[in-house]
Amino acid sequence: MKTEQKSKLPHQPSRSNHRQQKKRKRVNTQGLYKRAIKDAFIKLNPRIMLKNPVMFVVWVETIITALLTLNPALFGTVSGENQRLFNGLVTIILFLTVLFANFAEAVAEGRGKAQADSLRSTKGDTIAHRLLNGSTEEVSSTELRKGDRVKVSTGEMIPADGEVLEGVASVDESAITGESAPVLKEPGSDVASSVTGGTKVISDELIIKVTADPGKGFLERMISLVEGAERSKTPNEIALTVLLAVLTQVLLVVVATIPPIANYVGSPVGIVTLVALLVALIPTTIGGLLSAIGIAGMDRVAQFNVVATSGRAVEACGDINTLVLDKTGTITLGNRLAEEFISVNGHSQQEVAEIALASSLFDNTPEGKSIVKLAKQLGAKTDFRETEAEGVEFSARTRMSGTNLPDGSEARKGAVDAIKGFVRSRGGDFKADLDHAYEKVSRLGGTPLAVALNGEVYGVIYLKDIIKPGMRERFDQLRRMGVRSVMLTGDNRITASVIAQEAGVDDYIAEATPEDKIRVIQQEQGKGKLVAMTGDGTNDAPALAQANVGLAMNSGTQAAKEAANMVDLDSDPTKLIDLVTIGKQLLITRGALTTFSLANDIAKYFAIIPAMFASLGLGSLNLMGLASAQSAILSALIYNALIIPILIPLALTGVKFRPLTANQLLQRNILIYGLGGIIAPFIGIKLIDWGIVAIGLV
Ligand SMILES: Nc1ncnc2c1ncn2[C@@H]1O[C@H](COP(=O)(O)OP(=O)(O)OP(=O)(O)O)[C@@H](O)[C@H]1O
Ligand SMILES: [K+]
Ligand SMILES: [Mg+2]
Repeated sequence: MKTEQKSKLPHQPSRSNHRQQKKRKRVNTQGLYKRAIKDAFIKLNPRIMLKNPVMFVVWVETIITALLTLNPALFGTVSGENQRLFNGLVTIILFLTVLFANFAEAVAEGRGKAQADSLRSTKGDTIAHRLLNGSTEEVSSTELRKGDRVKVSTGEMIPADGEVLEGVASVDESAITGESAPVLKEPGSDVASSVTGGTKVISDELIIKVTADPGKGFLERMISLVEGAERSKTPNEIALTVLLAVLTQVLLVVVATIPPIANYVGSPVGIVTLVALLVALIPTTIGGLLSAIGIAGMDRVAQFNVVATSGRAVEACGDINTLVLDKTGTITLGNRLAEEFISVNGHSQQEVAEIALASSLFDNTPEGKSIVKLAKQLGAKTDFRETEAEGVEFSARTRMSGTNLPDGSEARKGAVDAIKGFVRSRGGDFKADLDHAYEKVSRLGGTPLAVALNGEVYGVIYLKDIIKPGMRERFDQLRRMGVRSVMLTGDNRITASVIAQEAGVDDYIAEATPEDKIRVIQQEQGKGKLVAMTGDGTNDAPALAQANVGLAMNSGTQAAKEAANMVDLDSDPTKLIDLVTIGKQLLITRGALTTFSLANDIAKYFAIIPAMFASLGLGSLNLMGLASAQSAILSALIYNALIIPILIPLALTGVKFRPLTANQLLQRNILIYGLGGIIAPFIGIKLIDWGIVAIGLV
């Protein structure tokens, strides 16, 4: 739960992140399209096509019309003069429809593949210096196993994921995070000690314990993720695919009932016309774009420098009802620095500074270091030998830290009620001025730490923290999307309420222990809510696993990263807010294009049916006034094919997103994509019909 890295990593405003990402993600678009065209052909393999039932039907029909082009009388149909040309044109258009759909998916996958290639190029085999009781041996990084110890010196690549055992060094993690500023790594602290294979030591030397077997490291996992190897359909996507397949079957039956009726009324229809009708009616637009929409959603997350372990995780972001955030480092800047020592109980400020210093000598947290700094500035010194003293580490459970001095005294600092408990247990007591100081600091939104030596309280340290700019707007935005925010903090009630009020979260829980985090998540889930949370510590891991969306910080511990289903490479916990937006946008894009696709098909029906029965003198049904039966069918099919590539950009970037509730969004979508979907084909098909007549195609 401690957020040590924050004082070490330069604070990265998200604007510069975006610039960074742009630079890193700029892929050769020409190469990307070339590759996508090639992949579109590879995807014609029937076994791959089967995964997409709607397009599979189109593919089968393409083969049927191709056969009918070669031999128009294959199924005994009577053929007109132009039958072969017409059949050939239909075949080409259907083939292009399939190809466009494959292309959409291939383009969506392309960025991930390019990114995977560049990640792979950073990997390669490296020579590792493995330590074996005193001596070192050179081995290939692929021979390393969990538990091995290796030495990595300046300029060398870290050969595997691991924990720092010894040494302090700066590491260039840009291969993974895209961030060029080096990161300080050192042993001990929960988060600064984890290193990733493929990153580079740029100064000094580290001794590392390997924590991942070869091929199982973070970089390899990332490669297979961005490449889509582990991409499986999400539950929503499966549901929609099934729905589209059922709809296709129903329409197949409907179209199959046409020939007997047509024969009965004395206006027989050819097979190619029926095929055309079926293709026009089945939801080819959404069928062709569905998987691209999902892949693009994951890619948008990747562009935010977040690695998602599955499309399911990205989608889950869009369904989140409750967002659980911690205070320090997420809502506030997190570099809580000692601002002031307030003396109580008749002590002097100098005395408070001295006990504060003594209690912080072994405290490696940013808070601890800043206390040492302020105390020394005030001229505080210790009068014992540090080597003979013993540190008592901070833990989120005890909410205290300190030092056992050589003479047997105990210097402690920590949350005020924790210190009160400590003082009482040592037979001491405290006066009202402790509570005054505590309240004064808390009302400023600061964290008060009481300082005590044995049974006596000396004063209060004011740790100042600042709410990140723009938090209120972000929580407002979330509220408009129907997402409730809950702040969980180990800090006291007053501080928590002040920060909660100022930041504009909906609810807060103060004095929370690590167990409380997981309990809050379970409670929310018990009410049927989907919960997201961020965290970085090992003690966050259970809660990250329990949450529907767990976002771990890349700077966090291995345990946290493994438990979470997303890892933020920039270690910016507020990104969860952006992820909710991306997830919602993904769901909305899918909904909008489904609406558009179905609405389109209704319009196409009006183009083809009148044309089919033109010989019956149903001219009045020919609402669009299309030139001929054949041109009507070709126009509808050309429109049907072209709409797929036209909508690829929208499928990839997502529909424009506004923070509205689900209901408002639904209304808006039905209006734009439903109504637009009915009107667009009338215009499009009419224009194409004109064109066909103009060039005298049929
Ligand atoms: N280095 C430290 N030494 C002693 N006490 C500390 C130290 N750091 C924090 N504390 C006290 O322990 C409490 C709990 O810390 P913890 O990290 O669990 O929560 P937090 O950082 O205050 O809040 P959040 O959970 O929002 O990050 C703090 O509110 C503070 O009172
Ligand atoms: K269609
Ligand atoms: Mg904390």
